[in-house]
Amino acid sequence: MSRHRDIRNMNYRDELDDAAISDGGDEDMTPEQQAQINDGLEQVRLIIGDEASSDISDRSIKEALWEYYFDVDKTVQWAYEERQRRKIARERKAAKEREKALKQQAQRSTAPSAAASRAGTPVGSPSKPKKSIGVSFASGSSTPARKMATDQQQLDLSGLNLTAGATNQAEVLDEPPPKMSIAREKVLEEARRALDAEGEKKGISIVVIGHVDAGKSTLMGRLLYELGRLDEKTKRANERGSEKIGKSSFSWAWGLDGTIEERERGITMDIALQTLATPNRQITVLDAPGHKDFIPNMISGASQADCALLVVDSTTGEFESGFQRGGQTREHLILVRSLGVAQVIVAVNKLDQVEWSRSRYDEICGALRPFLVQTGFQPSKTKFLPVGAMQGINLVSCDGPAAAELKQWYKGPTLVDLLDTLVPPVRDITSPLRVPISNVFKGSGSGVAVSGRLCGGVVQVGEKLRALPGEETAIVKSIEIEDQSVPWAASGSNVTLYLTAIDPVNLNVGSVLCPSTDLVTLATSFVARIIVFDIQVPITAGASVEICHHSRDVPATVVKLISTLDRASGKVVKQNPRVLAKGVSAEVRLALRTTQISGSSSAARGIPLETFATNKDMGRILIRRGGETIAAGKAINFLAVFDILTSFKGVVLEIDE
Ligand SMILES: Nc1nc2c(ncn2[C@@H]2O[C@H](COP(=O)(O)OP(=O)(O)OP(=O)(O)O)[C@@H](O)[C@H]2O)c(=O)[nH]1
Repeated sequence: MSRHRDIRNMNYRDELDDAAISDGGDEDMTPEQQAQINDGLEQVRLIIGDEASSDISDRSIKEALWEYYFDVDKTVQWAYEERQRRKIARERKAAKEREKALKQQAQRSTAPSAAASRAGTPVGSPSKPKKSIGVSFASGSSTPARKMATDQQQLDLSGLNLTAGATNQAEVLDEPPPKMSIAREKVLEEARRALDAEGEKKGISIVVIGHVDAGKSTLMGRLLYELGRLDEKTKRANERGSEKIGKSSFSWAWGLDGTIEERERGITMDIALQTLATPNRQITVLDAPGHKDFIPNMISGASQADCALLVVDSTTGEFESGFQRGGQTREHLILVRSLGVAQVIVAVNKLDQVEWSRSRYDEICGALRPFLVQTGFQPSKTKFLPVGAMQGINLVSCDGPAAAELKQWYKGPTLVDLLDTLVPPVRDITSPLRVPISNVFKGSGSGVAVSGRLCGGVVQVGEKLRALPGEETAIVKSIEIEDQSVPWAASGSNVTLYLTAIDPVNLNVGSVLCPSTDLVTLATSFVARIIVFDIQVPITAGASVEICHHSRDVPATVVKLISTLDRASGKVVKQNPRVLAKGVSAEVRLALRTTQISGSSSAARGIPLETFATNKDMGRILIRRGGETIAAGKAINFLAVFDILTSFKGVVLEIDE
C-alpha cells in the first residue's frame, strides 16, 4: 500500500465504494508491520464498532492505519469523518434522485393524458419524497457514550468543507429551511400539558461528580448495563479491550470513557452524556471528570444539571484524600451548589474494599453531612446509600449472594429507587429562549449541530435564532432529545439542535442562541455578588481572573471591591474593603480583560449574561484563578454592555454605577 494517498482529502464519491480503493498489495509490509496493522485494526474496531454499525470496512481501516503510520487516534478520527462524508454523499445522491423524480413528475403533470396513457398509471399521485432529518452520530451506533465537548465525534468542521463556496453549499442544501408551523401559544400550551401530565415520566438531568477514581464511570457503566442500556456485545468488547491494555478493572468505565486517551490513562477527561429511564423519571446523565485538570469540563457539565450524584470511595485513606482541602469531593460539591444544584445523592462506593463495614459507611456519612449543610444543601434534599459499583450491588437491586453482607445491615432504597424520586425543577417556559451551547458538531447535509440545555423558553423547528456574541442567525432544521426527533423542546431539556442557514464558524461553545427579537445582553463589565471559597491568597482589586459562564471562560479583572456583605442578611458590612479573604460574601465589579486592550475580540464583545433576577441559570458565574475556583457568584447589575445594534463597530456602552 502506498502512504501517499491524502486520506483526509479523499474524494468521498470515489471512496463510497470500498472496492474502489486500490489494494496496493500487503506484500510491501514486513510481518511486524502486518502485526501492527492487525493490532491497530482491533483497537479501532473497539471504538468505532463493527463494519455494519460503523459503515467502514476492515480494508479501509487498514489503509488509514498505514497512511497514518499505525496511529490509532488519527485513524479513528478519520473513520468518523469518513462515515460522515459517506452519509453526506448518500444524502446528496438521494436528493438528486428526488429532484429527478420531481422533475419527471412535473413533466408528466404538464402532459397528463399522454403521460398517463403512456405509463398506464393514474395521474396526480406522486410518491412523496421522504424528508431527511439529521441524526447525531450517537444514535443507534454501538460506540460508547456521546461525549460533549472534545470528543472524537466532535469533528473538525474544516474536514467537511462546510464553508467551501456557494456551489458546494448549494449542492448540499437538499431542501429549503423549514418554516415555523406551530403557533407559539400552541407550543407553550403543549409544553405546559406535557410538563403537568400525570403518569408521564418527568425529565431530569443529573451530573455524576466526585474525586478522581472514586468509581463514577464504573458506577454509570454498570448501572447502564443493569438497566439494559449497555449490550452484551459492547460489554464483552470493553472487557477484552481493557484487558489488552492492562486496565481490566476499567472495563465498566469504558462504557462511558470513549476516547483512546481516556481509556489508556484510565481517567475521564470530558463530560459523557447518557440517558436512562427509571419507572417515573427520564434521566439525562452527565458523567463528569474527577481529575482537577478537567474542572472546566466538569463545570460545563454541572451547569446543565438539575441534580448531582456524588460518588465517594470508601477505601481507607481514599475517602479522606478526596475530602481533604484540595480534594475534588469537596470542590465538586461547592461547585455544583454554586451552579444552582440543590439535590444530591451520595453513593458511598467500593464498600467491598472495607468488607461492607457499616461503621465505615456511617463514618463517611457523618463526615459529609455537616459539610453538605455548610455548602448550602438542605438535609431533606440530601440522600445517602452504600454501593459496590463494580459488582453492581445496590444499584438496581440489593439481592443475590454478592449483596449478602450488605443486606445484613442495609434495608434502604437502591440507587434506582433514589433516582426515581428526584424532584424535577420548575421549568420556566414563558421566559425568552436561551440555549447556551455546550458542543458544536457536524449535522447531516449542509447543517451543523449544537447541543446544550434550554435555560428558558421553548424552541421549535423553523425558528430563527441569533447566535451571540456575533451577528449571525440560524434556522432550526430539526430538534432531537435523546436521539428522538421532536417538533419543539422546552426549558430544562438537553437538546441537539440541527441548524441551517448559518456558517458553522459563527457557532462557538459558550455562545448563546436566543430569539432575534429578544437578545441576551453582552456584558463587558458588571457587578456580581460573590462568595469567596477556601482560598489561601485573598482577592484584591486588580486581580486577574477567569470568569466561567456555562461552557465559556473569559479572562477578566476584578476592577473594584465594592463591599463585603453579611452572608445571612445580605446587608453591607464594609464599604471598599482592601481584600476579600476566604468565606467572605462581597459585591465586586468585574470587567472582561480584552475590552481594555482591543475592541474587537470575541471576549471584548462581552459574555451573553443576564442578571440573576432575570434568569437564574443565565446569571450564575464562577471565578477561577490559576486553575483553582476561588469564588462563585451571580450577576446583579450591568455596568457596561456591548451594543448589539452597533456591534459591527464594537461599541462598548458604559452605564453609570
Ligand atoms: N473494588 C472496587 N473497585 C471499584 C469499584 N468501583 C470502581 N472501582 C475501581 O476504581 C477505579 C476507578 O474507577 P473509575 O470508574 O474510572 O473512576 P472515576 O471516578 O470515573 O474516575 P475519573 O472519572 O477519572 O475521576 C477502577 O479501577 C475501578 O475498577 C468497586 O465498587 N469496588
